[in-house]
Amino acid sequence: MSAFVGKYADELIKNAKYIATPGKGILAADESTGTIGKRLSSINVENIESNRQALRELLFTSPNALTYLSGVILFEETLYQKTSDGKPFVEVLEENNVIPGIKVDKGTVEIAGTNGETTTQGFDSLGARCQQYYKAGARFAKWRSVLKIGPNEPSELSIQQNAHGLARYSIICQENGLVPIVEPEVLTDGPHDIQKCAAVTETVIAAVYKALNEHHVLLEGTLLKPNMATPGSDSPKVAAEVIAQYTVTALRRSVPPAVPGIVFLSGGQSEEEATINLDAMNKLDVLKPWTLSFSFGRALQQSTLKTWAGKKENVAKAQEAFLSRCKANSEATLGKYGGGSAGGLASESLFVKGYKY
Ligand SMILES: O=P(O)(O)OC[C@H]1O[C@](O)(COP(=O)(O)O)[C@@H](O)[C@@H]1O
Repeated sequence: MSAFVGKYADELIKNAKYIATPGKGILAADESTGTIGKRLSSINVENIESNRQALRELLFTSPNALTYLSGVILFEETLYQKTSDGKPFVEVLEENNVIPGIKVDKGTVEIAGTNGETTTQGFDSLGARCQQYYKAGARFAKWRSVLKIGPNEPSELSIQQNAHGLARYSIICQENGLVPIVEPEVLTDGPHDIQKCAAVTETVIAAVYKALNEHHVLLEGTLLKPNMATPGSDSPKVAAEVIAQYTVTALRRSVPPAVPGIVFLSGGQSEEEATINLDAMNKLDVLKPWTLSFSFGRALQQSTLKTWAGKKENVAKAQEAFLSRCKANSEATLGKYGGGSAGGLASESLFVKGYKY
């Protein structure tokens, strides 16, 4: 079994390596129209295209913030949008050495006969869509699989379905020049302890890499976007050092060193929590053959969103909040975050029980 080597191999390896540059990470601004609607309604802003454009413009034109980013994940609508001065967002990102990425999945559907487990859709004309996105400037993609912890979950069926879905998506991306971000998210909902979350995360990721191998995916041209190992949402919290220990152990046991970078999702953690946990992982004194960085959605945008509140006069202040989170997370990728960049807003938990994206 050898990995796929197509015409894009060198480019895939180069771009994946660049995105994993220590000190930089990814802004996940790829909320689908439904998900962004929930974010906007939390600040009483209507979910219409001009408001979605305004939020994305605020983020992408934030002074200095882009120096801490190597990639931004976009939703299809945003890939083709422009600033109010008429400059394509893709150009704004490229000028700042930030690689544009694109969400290519089409959300989840329930797997029949399971206790609410899901598989991810989006294979219809995926290759053709990847080609179009490449032409529009995208160089990486994202596909999110969701698994849950329950008395009998995740089931073997859901682990296998999601692993093979991620592998099939990955190879289609690579055939069309996009670095696939492989995202098997184990949800935090439940009363389980951190040991359980770490064990499930390790098993799920191991199955994902077995499937990537079977589908001939070139690992050097991929990135992994996992959850951190944490106690379930109905269990007492533990220290960042404990989260770091369990998470890095699970990853060391399951992620091959050929993968250049692991970029965490924030999964409802507060902005400050997510940064401190990432920092603790990078402070751990064990061999980590990949960069450990961020691909946060909520944990990069929450205080920015609240500060903005949909008002033009708040844009500059909101951009300061965004800069401060980008800088804090950049420091955390180097294990050099001292803490304290958080105002009250950044410490608010973003977890919503049974949250449907
Ligand atoms: O269901 P959607 O709209 O794809 O949104 C899922 C969101 O979850 C993420 O994968 C991770 O985001 P968080 O860091 O907020 O958990 C984002 O990239 C994405 O915007």
